[in-house]
Amino acid sequence: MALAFSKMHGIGNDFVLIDCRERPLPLDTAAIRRIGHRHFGVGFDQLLSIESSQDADCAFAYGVWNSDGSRSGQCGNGVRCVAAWLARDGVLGEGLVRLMSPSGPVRVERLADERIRVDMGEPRFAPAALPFDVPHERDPYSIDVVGRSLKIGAVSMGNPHALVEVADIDAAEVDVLGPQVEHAAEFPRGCNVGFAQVLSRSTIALRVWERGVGETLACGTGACAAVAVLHRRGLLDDEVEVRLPGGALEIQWQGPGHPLWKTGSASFAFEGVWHE
Ligand SMILES: N[C@H](CCC[C@H](N)C(=O)O)C(=O)O
Repeated sequence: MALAFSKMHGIGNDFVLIDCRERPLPLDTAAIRRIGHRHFGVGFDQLLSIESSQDADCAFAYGVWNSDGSRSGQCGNGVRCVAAWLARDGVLGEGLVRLMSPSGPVRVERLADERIRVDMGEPRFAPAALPFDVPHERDPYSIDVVGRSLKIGAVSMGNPHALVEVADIDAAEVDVLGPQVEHAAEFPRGCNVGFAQVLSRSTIALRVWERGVGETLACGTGACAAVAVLHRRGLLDDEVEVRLPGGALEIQWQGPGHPLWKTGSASFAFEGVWHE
């Protein structure tokens, strides 16, 4: 089989995109893992399928797989790359365009400066939305990891996120705490784990241990999740710059009852053909 793909990234969070508008993704979990391998394959954080939409209100749909082959309900950096890919193909349309993600519709818009603006929907704090097995919603939660009681925030952006506030982003124990929280019993489907340092009311630094991948250079839904948790704690204004190792994203959120908007770049790296 020869499978054409596009290699893209959103501030260093990298993706393989496959055009599945005419036929379903011809890959099983093992094949996805082979393509995602950094040495034996192409390598990616996520694989994204571009699909025709079954929903009359959505122009297209997309699917999301992590490099370990697991599926996700959302990919914030990835949807910007899907939008840029469709725009390059001349089929995105002008203004706000609805795309169907695995966790429901989002709206995208290509700006004059080529960045992509996305309506990521409303953050959902109810534990069942993640899912997060705790008796009731609260903030912060305390979970036991490596014999310690860790305070976290929890929110869904269509995929599950835990958020740990830190005083020094460079000293955050991402590699130790990330996998422990990702695989904690309270998260039956795992979760992404963000580590955030509040720098001002309009700036945070963030690192993310991604479910099914490990630490990535950026995580779009992670940036949304961090702002949602910290804004609800009263620590942030409505417009925030999120500084990740791979670059910065702009997040706008007016609080509960409002959609959360994310703006950032989408970059093409190369086109290729996978043979197996
Ligand atoms: N690892 C995530 C999916 C990708 C999220 C990230 N790459 C983004 O930009 O939102 C999960 O399993 O929920």
